[in-house]
Amino acid sequence: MSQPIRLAINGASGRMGRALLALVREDRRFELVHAVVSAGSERDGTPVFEGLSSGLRYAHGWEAAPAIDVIVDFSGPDGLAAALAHCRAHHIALVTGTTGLDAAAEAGLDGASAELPLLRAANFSLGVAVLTRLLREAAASLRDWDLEIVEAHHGRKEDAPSGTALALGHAAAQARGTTLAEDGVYTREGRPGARRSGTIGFAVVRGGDVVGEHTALLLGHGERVELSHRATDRSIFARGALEAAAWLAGRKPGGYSIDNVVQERERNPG
Ligand SMILES: NC(=O)C1=CN([C@@H]2O[C@H](COP(=O)(O)OP(=O)(O)OC[C@H]3O[C@@H](n4cnc5c(N)ncnc54)[C@H](OP(=O)(O)O)[C@@H]3O)[C@@H](O)[C@H]2O)C=CC1
Ligand SMILES: O=C(O)C1=N[C@H](C(=O)O)C[C@H](O)C1
Repeated sequence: MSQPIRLAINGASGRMGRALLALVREDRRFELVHAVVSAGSERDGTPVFEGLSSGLRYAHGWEAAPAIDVIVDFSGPDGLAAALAHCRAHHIALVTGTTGLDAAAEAGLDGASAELPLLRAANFSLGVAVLTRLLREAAASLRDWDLEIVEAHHGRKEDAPSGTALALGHAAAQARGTTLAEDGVYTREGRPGARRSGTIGFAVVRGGDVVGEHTALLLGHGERVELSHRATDRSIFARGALEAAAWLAGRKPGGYSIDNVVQERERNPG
């Protein structure tokens, strides 16, 4: 058997970090060599896997990191920036699912993809990959229908609209020959007036322990189409991110997406 992929997890103590650790522990494709938390995290320096002899402990940065093949990041804008700097310095492949980035951080990722293999996805679930394709087709076919995207997440989520909602909006806008910069509508309050035709509206729900729900509403006259996805278990994102990491390891530099992984799986099922 070939050597396992040397994996690091950034944001290892978070909701996604914990879901990743639960899978990696059993996954022989990977050897977990580094698990990063923020400076000041209560996990810093504590064992990653209680009761296992590996001895790996959470670390609060990259200074003492060993050799790594792929970093999987679900942290936040600051955590991602630090991981990206380490990837650039050591030519390490990066898989990131962090959302809510500003334009400068987006540009930094685009620039880095010229130097290293970098795979980004706002949503690592297979269902959302297929939903995006369906929405492209529906948005183009029902070009004159009003389009609204509604998302719901747990109350701890920090960014809005979700990365997935924005990615769905971008896909639909592109299918209609426009952009969200031109036609996205993110707030309605007071008397915003009648809906401008051709816009793409976003609505956000936050609360409880909702894992992630997205619905694209295509609203016609006397009829409507609703395309929905509901995630009920965070492990689907973690599994998708690990598939992406296994796919990305050893690839040439470039910007990749979850579609590359899904399409290859469709070409070579099993
Ligand atoms: N693409 C996808 O499929 C998905 C994307 N996401 C996205 O992933 C991100 C994380 O989500 P989630 O796990 O729910 O969030 P959490 O807040 O639960 O986890 C983030 C973790 O990152 C750690 N962290 C904070 N700053 C740093 C830093 N500078 N370096 C390293 N680690 C840091 C924090 O832990 P501590 O304070 O202990 O260090 C925290 O626990 C969000 O942007 C979310 O939108 C989430 C689910 C799916
Ligand atoms: O923060 C989350 O939880 C999630 N974030 C991603 C997003 O912003 O789209 C993906 C998923 O919906 C869960």
